[in-house]
Amino acid sequence: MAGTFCLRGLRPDDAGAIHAQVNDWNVIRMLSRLPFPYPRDLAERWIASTVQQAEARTAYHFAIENQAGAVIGCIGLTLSQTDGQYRGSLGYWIGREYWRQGIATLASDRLCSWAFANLPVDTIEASVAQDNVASVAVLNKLGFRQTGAATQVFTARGGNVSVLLFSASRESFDAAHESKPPADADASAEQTEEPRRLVLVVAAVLIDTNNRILLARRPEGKTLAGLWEFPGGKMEPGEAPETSLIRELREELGIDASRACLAPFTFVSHSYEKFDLLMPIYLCRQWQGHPEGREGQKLAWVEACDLDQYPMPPADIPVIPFLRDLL
Ligand SMILES: Nc1nc2c([nH]c(=O)n2[C@@H]2O[C@H](COP(=O)(O)OP(=O)(O)OP(=O)(O)O)[C@@H](O)[C@H]2O)c(=O)[nH]1
Repeated sequence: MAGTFCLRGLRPDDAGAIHAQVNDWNVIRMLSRLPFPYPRDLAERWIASTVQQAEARTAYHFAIENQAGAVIGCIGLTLSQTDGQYRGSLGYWIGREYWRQGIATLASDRLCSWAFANLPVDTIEASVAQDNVASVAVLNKLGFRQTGAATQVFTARGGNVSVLLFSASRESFDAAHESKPPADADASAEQTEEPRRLVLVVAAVLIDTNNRILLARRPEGKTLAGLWEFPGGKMEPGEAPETSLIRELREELGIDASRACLAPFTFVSHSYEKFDLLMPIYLCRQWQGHPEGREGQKLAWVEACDLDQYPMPPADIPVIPFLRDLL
């Protein structure tokens, strides 16, 4: 069992624990850039560099700490941007004593969820030595898919090693989480084909006196976390769309809108992997109160011409030109 652990920033006094665990042939042979033997001062310099990278927002490295306060591994994500596409590159190691407890899966899951929700990242990649069967299994479980193969210099092994290249999009990561069977699922239950669901969601384009639109960023833990959407939510059975929207705006943003201020604008219809979304969208220029993210979501007031700088759920993209025309 993996037990409880946390991810935290690296500290200079972690150098001893890191050195002791990485300076192990079985760990280091799976890491491409590290020499063997691994000198202690390299751990110190690496820790210092992780602090600088986090300040520059180019990479985020964490110590994996167990319940007893011991560092049992490290995990990190390095960011890059090409052609407007943001990518993260995932890397980790776990001390040999802590292998086969599911820690790499849990830590990678935690880091990827956080990254998709909070960093400008649309895709996370990883390259794994072909003989690193455990890491291949970790990535497959988390919704990564193999995209190719290459060779890479592994310093400790003294030359080129065949590696497998993996990549996860926000959608494949979400889908892997949604398809997990419940813990008490009856394995012997007859397999039945699930019918497609129609999900009714109602949303508002809130427009302020400067003609800016309010977007809310889907928080970590939700599907499509990190994407910017119009405030709103699922309609409950028997609820009128306007009633749902008034309720959602109060719950999510702490504002009061009246029925008379909700003007039907358009709707979106989109087929997601697991369901069909039908979403009426209302315009609203008047409400009581000051919108704040009551569910931990970040908010942004955005000019219509800047909407494409905020990654949105695919269902929302066709609405952008209508808003540009309107505002
Ligand atoms: N509120 C809102 N939801 C949207 C927008 N675009 C879009 O695809 N959706 C989808 O509509 C659903 C909204 O459900 P919700 O807001 O009640 O979200 P939720 O907490 O139930 O999310 P979850 O069921 O994915 O965890 C989500 O699947 C979301 O991805 C949008 O602009 N606003």
